Amino acid sequence: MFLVGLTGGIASGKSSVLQVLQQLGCAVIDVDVIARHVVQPGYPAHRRIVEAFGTEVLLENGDIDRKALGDLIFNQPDRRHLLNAITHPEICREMTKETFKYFLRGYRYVILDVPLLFETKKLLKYMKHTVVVYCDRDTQLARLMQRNNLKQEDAEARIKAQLPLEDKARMARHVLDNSGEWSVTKRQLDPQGGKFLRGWDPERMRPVLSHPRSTYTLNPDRALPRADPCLEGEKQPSVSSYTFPPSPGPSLQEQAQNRVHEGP
Ligand SMILES: CC(C)(COP(=O)(O)OP(=O)(O)OC[C@H]1O[C@@H](n2cnc3c(N)ncnc32)[C@H](O)[C@@H]1O)[C@@H](O)C(=O)NCCC(=O)NCCS
Ligand SMILES: Nc1ncnc2c1ncn2[C@@H]1O[C@H](COP(=O)(O)OP(=O)(O)OP(=O)(O)O)[C@@H](O)[C@H]1O
Repeated sequence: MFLVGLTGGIASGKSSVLQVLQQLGCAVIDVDVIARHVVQPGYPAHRRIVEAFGTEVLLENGDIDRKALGDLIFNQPDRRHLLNAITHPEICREMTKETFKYFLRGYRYVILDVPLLFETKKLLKYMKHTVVVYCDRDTQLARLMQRNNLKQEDAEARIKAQLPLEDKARMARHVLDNSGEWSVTKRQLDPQGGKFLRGWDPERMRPVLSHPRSTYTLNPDRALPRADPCLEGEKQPSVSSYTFPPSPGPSLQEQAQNRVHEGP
């Protein structure tokens, strides 16, 4: 199995791109969704956030007040590092579980939207490809202010909390420019002729089963096809026509993204 690290700057368009990839049938994991999941009341990270930041970062119903916590951490690097130290190990554990679920379902590629991929660097060594969703600084600022209803100085603080997007674009293997109209970006993801990745064909990112042929020699009628683990390889039959392994149901990502995301 191969991992594709999708990253970018705040509000550069990662989630919008990820949603299209999901609609095309790719296995996707949005780390921001996981980050929201692991700080729910009752989870260890929730308790540790309250211990570290006090009850002023809680809403009346006990949920984390994301606006209040964001205002604190985006303006104070030491508090941001503290929040990262609390949440990142939990996020990483959950992300590994979600990736493994896709592995069990026969996917050869999983696309991970990791906003801080180049800041933390920890996951870089596991990525077969890295893709930066880029947009120019003015566009990023305008989209962030509009989406989050932020004043310019607050939006600038959020942008400054990350590496400059130009630097990330230099570090990535592929860059998807999302500075212009959404239709232009979407064209780059088109299954026919889109330039998202070299040899881009979402069909090849769909599941196949990879089992040694010998496992099934007792009953040749039930033999499963062997996987070709390469993007440029032959197309494989879909996993949906086989009964093993059983599907563990929709992933955390699928449940969350079906519920919340509406696209640009
Ligand atoms: C600070 C929080 C409460 C703000 O919540 P909010 O709902 O306003 O934003 P959301 O979670 O949707 O994040 C939006 C974007 O902010 C940026 N961002 C989030 N956390 C950080 C951080 N610690 N450092 C730099 N940028 C960050 C990312 O680009 C992310 O995509 C939240 O982002 C959080 O809990 N962050 C810590 C976990 C984390 O590092 N998440 C990023 C992915 S690992
Ligand atoms: N090409 C585009 N044209 C116009 N609006 C866009 C375009 N791409 C994204 N947007 C809008 O910009 C905002 C940011 O996009 P999106 O949420 O996908 O970014 P993101 O990188 O996932 O953000 P974050 O880092 O905060 O999670 C959203 O309101 C989205 O609808």
